[in-house]
Amino acid sequence: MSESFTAKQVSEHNTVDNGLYIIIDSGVYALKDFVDEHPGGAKILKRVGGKDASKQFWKYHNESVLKKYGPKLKVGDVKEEAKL
Ligand code: HEM
Repeated sequence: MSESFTAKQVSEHNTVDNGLYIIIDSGVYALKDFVDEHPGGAKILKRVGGKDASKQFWKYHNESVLKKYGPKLKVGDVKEEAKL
């Protein structure tokens, strides 16, 4: 599934109840069902809900994490003109 989102639309999914979307690079990931299994903890993910977390993501993970979990968690991309 690949939908197009504006950054504003992503920002509206900022809690577990509404999907907990985060942006990594230009991809949009829905972490609602992943928060409780995140090895780095749920709290840190909830803190970046609705936001661009690329900087934080690349600080703690490498490409292999995105390769493994991306297909399961990715729901779309941020529209070009909406990039922050
Ligand atoms: C698609 C989103 C994410 C996925 C699939 C994911 C997955 C993982 C995985 C598999 C690990 C275990 C360590 C490893 O295998 O490298 C981990 C650890 C961690 N993650 Fe994430 N993560 C995501 C987003 C984030 C974000 C946005 C943050 C910060 C805001 C974060 C912070 C951390 C931290 C602090 C650790 C622990 C690192 C350590 O113990 O050295 N993660 N994550």
